[in-house]
Amino acid sequence: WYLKPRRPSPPVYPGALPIIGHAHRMLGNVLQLWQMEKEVYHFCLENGGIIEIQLGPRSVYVITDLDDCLTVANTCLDKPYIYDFGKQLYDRGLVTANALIWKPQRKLLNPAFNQQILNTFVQEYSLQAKRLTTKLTTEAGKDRFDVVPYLLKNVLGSVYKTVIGVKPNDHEQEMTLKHYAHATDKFFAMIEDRLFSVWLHLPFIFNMSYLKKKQDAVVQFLKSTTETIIMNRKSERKQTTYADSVPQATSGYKPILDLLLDIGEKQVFTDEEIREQLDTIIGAAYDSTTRAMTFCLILIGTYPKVQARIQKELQEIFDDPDRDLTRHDLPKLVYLEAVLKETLRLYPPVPRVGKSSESPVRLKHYTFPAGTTFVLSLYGMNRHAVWGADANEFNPDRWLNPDTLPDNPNAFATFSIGKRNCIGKQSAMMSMKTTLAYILRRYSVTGDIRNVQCKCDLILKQVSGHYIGLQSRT
Ligand code: HEM
Repeated sequence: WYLKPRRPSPPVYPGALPIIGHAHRMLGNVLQLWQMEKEVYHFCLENGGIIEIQLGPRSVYVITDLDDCLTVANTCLDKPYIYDFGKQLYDRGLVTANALIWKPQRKLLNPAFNQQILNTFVQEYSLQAKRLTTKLTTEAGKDRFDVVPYLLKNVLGSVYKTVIGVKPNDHEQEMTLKHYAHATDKFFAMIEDRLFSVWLHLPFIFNMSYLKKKQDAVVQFLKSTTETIIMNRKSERKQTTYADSVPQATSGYKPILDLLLDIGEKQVFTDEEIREQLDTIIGAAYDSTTRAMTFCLILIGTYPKVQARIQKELQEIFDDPDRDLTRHDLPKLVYLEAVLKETLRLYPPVPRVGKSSESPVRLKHYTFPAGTTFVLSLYGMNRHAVWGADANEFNPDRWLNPDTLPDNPNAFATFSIGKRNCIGKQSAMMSMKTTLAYILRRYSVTGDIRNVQCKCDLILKQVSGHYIGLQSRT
């Protein structure tokens, strides 16, 4: 046994203890946890691009090597057990579904996110962004403030309109959705609690816990809210023609709920599946987009020259300061897009994704058996050596010239890579560009990224707000 050749295995991250492995490193406050996670990713980058972490009896392989990440992303379409923590609400939704269920569902959902449909959403993104800039007047000229609640409301407004199709001035539904947003936050916080309490990973302990009781109540509320929305929408569709029932239809867009109900009428989706997909899309969209825009505003506030260039670009595109942004303006916002992408590269809202292998996986230097758990470090890929010596620096200019970008298209991994990447990537970019353009046309931003402390539960976020100040430009 001793002399038998062993299959080569990746280096183990230092600090593993007998029996518990690296589990003791998961103790500490949220700041320490993200710090330690970053250290793991940098260690991986410096030690061949794949390392082993031991969580009690389980081995998890962290990868930053771009080719190995792509192999895993395309061959391991299942998710590890940690994703099951969200299944009580999302179940067959795209993020948590197992590979067999995911494949046909993704095929059906792809058309709902095609460019033509997204183009019809821009008017709504514009409307929401305009409202946001008006609300921000109360903060202009004052000290630094917390922009997150403002952006959150803006993102939720856009998501609810484009995904569910909330009617204008439907205050009752708006209130319900406000409660829905709070409940989603609570649900995420509970998943986070379970994630960092290793003993609660065991279903039989979790099922007896107080956390499970609390989670049941929140999930019940979330499910019933979305079910009622779907039921009401279905009966509206029966009673009226589409154009009569959805006032926004005049602006030319059909909310994703209606697209799913169209598919459902062909008996492909059950109401429960539609509910799971809607809850998933809303959950996946709102915090990631909010936090990305917050990081972007802080960075713009930190670099006055970058801000001046954005404002020059905006002035050239919008000669009339009151003109509304249309979809034709979005491709012209070249520098703003470079700044946004550079923000997303350095501060990816989802810094890692988990993958689980259904069959043996052969990577460049190692082969793994079926059932292996991998973590693709999107944070690490975004700072890989292929980005050059300034990989850790904020340099939006790199996006303006293809020669200064890595040849490997998977080096920018913020929206994940491979077949199971983010379905909402385009809509996220379009809505964020629209919102940032409105804010920066009206305000100058001050901020300092060096003051920002980060934590990471499911999403990478600022620990607290009060990181930016706004001054009116008029
Ligand atoms: C800055 C904003 C966003 C970022 C950084 C982001 C990032 C990601 C990442 C990394 C994944 C893979 C997750 C995993 O495998 O665990 C993902 C999946 C997903 N995202 Fe996004 N996302 C963003 C915005 C959105 C928006 C706006 C929507 C919807 C409108 C959306 C819907 C989804 C869905 C449904 C999935 C699951 C895809 C699948 O497994 O087929 N995301 N996103």
